[in-house]
Amino acid sequence: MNTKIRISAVSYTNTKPFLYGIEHSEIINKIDLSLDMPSDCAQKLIDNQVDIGLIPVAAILSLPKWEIVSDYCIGATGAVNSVFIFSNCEIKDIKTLQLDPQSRSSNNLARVLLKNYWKADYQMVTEAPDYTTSTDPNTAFVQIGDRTFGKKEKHTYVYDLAEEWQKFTGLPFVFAAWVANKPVPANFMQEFNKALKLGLDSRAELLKTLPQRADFDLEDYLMHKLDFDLTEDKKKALHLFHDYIKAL
Ligand SMILES: C=C(O[C@@H]1C=C(C(=O)O)C=C[C@H]1O)C(=O)O
Repeated sequence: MNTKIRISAVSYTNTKPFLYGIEHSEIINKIDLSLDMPSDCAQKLIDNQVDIGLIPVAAILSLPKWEIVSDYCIGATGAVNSVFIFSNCEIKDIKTLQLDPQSRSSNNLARVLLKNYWKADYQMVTEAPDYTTSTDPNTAFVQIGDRTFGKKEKHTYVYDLAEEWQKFTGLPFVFAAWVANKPVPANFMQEFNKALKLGLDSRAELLKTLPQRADFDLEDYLMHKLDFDLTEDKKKALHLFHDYIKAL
């Protein structure tokens, strides 16, 4: 009988500290781990294909039952450097926003900020054939994760969404949290969280194993831009974000 806890985690660099901790702990033998793009982490938890997911917090609103089971998350206090709107014009002048199909949180964050902070009047496109290339002068697109590395210098108008959220609300932001769709034994969660902490504490070791890139500062990203503690302020931000999404 397979009694392993099924877990879906994000397949991006931002999750590598957590994976390092899991792979260097006994817990690896007690779980079935899959790595997925964030939208699939969410869908697997919604469809009950997994018990725990590192899911975009926006997708929590699609779960009938949920519980945040970890004190760690994927968040940022100020700029995160991997969640952007890249635009062909000033953000308040956009007419079209193309969404990132791999995202749930950042697509919604872009919509929340465009409505409440930038007060822009625009159309949203979810299935643009190639959402990252448009020569239209009033089109912008959302992009998240490793695919944004090195792109900041390639676009004229660049908005870091965690930084813009902080300007708007004064709060940090949480993009993804470890969420369960059913009760999970407390001793398992304790052990899992210990593994996550080990990974965060081992980031210097992890960095030695990652290929360096000339166009992106991985060390700054993993040590400073990403902020993995699910603090009270981040929980406050999460609830506020949910309220804004419901009002869209
Ligand atoms: C900081 C990031 O956070 C993420 C953004 C997510 C989203 O927009 O739905 C989900 C998970 C995280 O990977 C990133 O991917 O760059």
